[in-house]
Amino acid sequence: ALSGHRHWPQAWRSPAPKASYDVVIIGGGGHGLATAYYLANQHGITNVAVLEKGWLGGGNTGRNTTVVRSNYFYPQSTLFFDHSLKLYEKLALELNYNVMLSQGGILTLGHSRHDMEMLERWSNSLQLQGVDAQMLTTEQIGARTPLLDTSPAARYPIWGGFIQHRGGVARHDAVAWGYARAADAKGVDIIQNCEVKGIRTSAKQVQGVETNCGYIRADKVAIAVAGHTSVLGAMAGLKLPIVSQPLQAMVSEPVKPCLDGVVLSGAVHTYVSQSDRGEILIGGGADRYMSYGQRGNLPIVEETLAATLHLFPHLSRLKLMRQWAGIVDISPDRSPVIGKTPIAGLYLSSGWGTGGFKAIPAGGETLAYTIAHDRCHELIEPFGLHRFVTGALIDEGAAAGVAH
Ligand SMILES: Cc1cc2nc3c(=O)[nH]c(=O)nc-3n(C[C@H](O)[C@H](O)[C@H](O)COP(=O)(O)OP(=O)(O)OC[C@H]3O[C@@H](n4cnc5c(N)ncnc54)[C@H](O)[C@@H]3O)c2cc1C
Ligand SMILES: CSCC(=O)[O-]
Repeated sequence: ALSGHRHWPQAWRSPAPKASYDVVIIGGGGHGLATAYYLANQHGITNVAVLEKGWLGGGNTGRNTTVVRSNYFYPQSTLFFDHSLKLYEKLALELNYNVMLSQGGILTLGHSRHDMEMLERWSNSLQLQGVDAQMLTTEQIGARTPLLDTSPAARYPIWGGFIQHRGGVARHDAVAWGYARAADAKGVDIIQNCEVKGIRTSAKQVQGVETNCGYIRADKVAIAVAGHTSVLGAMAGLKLPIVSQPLQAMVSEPVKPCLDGVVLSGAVHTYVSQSDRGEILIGGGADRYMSYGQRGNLPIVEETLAATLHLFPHLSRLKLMRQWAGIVDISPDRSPVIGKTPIAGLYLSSGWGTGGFKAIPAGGETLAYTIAHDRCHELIEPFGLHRFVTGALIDEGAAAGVAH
């Protein structure tokens, strides 16, 4: 320290992969890392490897707009996502890592009588499930978020909205790094730059994975690769009901604090918050074509910014600083696809689409339970692959916040 050279303790080891593990998790994003952490912490299973082809959090977990909430519509979803939000509320303590949870509320706007009827129905459904939700008038919204144009002359007049006060944002990198450091401390091997190239099975039982670091044997393997779910599923001979599309986000130049919480308009198609660094963080709908490119296209940027300025005309003079995209794994009913697969010992965490960051704690905890017991955790039982056979879909497209 005297020489000015500070030695930062390595947050996690970078071991070479062993020849075999009890569990191999493919994907070093939030879901893979959380699953590894809960396997070690709640089930004492530590002979685990997380294999990440790039760097930790380099996928959607490090690219998202950080919204955490549980205001879904169906009880199965609300139960799961509210459990996740409750885990988020204790996460910094659990991981001894500041995940910078900021529950400034998530406000969903209504722009017509029909919008308001649907929002009232949605808000009532949440209250019946014991989840906080409150209808707000235009005046209350104007008082709470003065940056919004609440005048009746607005292009999309705000008729009111509903807020989940416990909703908000968390620091995405910190969630990945917090779980990585805690899992590593429990003995989990986190191996970056290790790409899985094949999944070996025999008689419908998983045997191990081929990687660019060699073959690794394991009787239990979990796929947690978001936008690459179909690619990994195909390696095991599975055709999964997942479509991969780019989802973009963008930030403005930083400005003084002017927006608390998250404002979302499904009708106008944007959701806006302000990062801790002062940038206005904006998200919108997914690009309308399948792609593995983490870029996205200009039309969505134009549409999303136009929608944002209808709601926040004062932002029109800001400069856009950065735009990026991730590859989201979208399921037919916009609900997760998580749990066991038709191959013994092969598990799946996918279908998180545009909204899996808020699900990381509960997704990891429930998948870890499912792997440890080889029995589906009750919270994720409704979200198994079987629903595409039975037809018992859980359509949360409307609660996804933005079209995709
Ligand atoms: C722009 C954008 C905004 C979003 N906003 C929100 C939001 O506000 N709130 C919310 O709840 N959700 C949001 N999401 C969704 C959320 O980010 C994701 O659902 C979530 O992060 C998925 O986590 P994951 O661990 O499954 O995937 P990822 O974080 O993508 O991790 C998967 C990892 O698997 C690795 N991988 C892939 N193939 C291989 C292979 N063959 N071998 C080894 N590793 C491999 C990848 O490199 C990647 O690191 C957003 C997503 C995007 C893109
Ligand atoms: C509105 S997109 C991110 C989310 O699901 O909260």
